[in-house]
Amino acid sequence: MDQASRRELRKSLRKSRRSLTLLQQKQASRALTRQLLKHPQVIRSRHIALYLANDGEIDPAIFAAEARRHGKVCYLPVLHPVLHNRLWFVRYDSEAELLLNQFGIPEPAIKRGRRRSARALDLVLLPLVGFDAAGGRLGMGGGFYDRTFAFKRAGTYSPFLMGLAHECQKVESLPIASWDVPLDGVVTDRYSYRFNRASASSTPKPAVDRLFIGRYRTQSSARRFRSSRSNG
Ligand SMILES: Nc1nc2c(c(=O)[nH]1)N(C=O)[C@@H](CNc1ccc(C(=O)N[C@@H](CCC(=O)O)C(=O)O)cc1)CN2
Ligand SMILES: Nc1ncnc2c1ncn2[C@@H]1O[C@H](COP(=O)(O)OP(=O)(O)OP(=O)(O)O)[C@@H](O)[C@H]1O
Repeated sequence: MDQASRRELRKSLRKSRRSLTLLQQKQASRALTRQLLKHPQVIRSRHIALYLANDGEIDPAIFAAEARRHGKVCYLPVLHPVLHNRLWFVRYDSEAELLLNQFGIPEPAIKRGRRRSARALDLVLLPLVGFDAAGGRLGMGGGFYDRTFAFKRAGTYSPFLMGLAHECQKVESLPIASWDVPLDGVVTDRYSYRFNRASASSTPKPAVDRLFIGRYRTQSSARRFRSSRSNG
């Protein structure tokens, strides 16, 4: 896929997520929250990055409130003031002072002691424009997440990169660029998808090797996880 068709695809997917009604957005956000709260990767994570929904993105706000009630610490991406197209993560709680960034998206003011490095997050919930069955992600086109999490290509398991999307953002297949950091999973309003650990290999693998494991029953794995924790 060339740059022009990538742009076209981005445009049409953005349009379809923006065309969801307010009611559909609210229902999607509630359904997403239910999926996330029973997800084993969410249950085991304490430091979680998410985002403030923009441009029809599925909204993790209800989840954020629930997560805090469960003792999780939430963070928001902040455009790095110096490093080109990179993100910082700043704590998102009732004390966060929000300012608009250059794209008109609110982000917390950078304050000492409220930042957490990308490597020290347990789970990152990424906004996306499109995703495919191999963990490929099409974003807004700035390469912010790819640059910030480029260290994952060298074989780190953490943080877990989980894309959030409306089911209508799933596409057949996306081309992989050398800089792309594959997602470890995607959660939509309907399903949880999990991809294999190609990102743990030291050399990026072609799409065919990124085996699609598919939908899985988060309920039972969540139960397993809880019982294995209480046993140990
Ligand atoms: N909610 C949310 N927050 C996020 C992201 C995101 O995708 N969603 N980002 C993920 O990377 C970063 C910001 N990246 C963005 C990149 C482009 C545009 C955007 O609207 N571009 C306009 C034109 C931009 C301009 O005015 O210069 C456009 O394409 O229409 C928005 C966010 C960090 N925060
Ligand atoms: N690790 C990196 N090092 C250098 N350049 C990079 C890196 N990652 C991405 N880029 C550059 O960023 C540009 C945008 O990348 P891409 O179209 O994949 O963004 P995206 O994943 O859709 O956006 P985002 O992550 O911001 O939502 C590309 O042209 C690429 O050259």
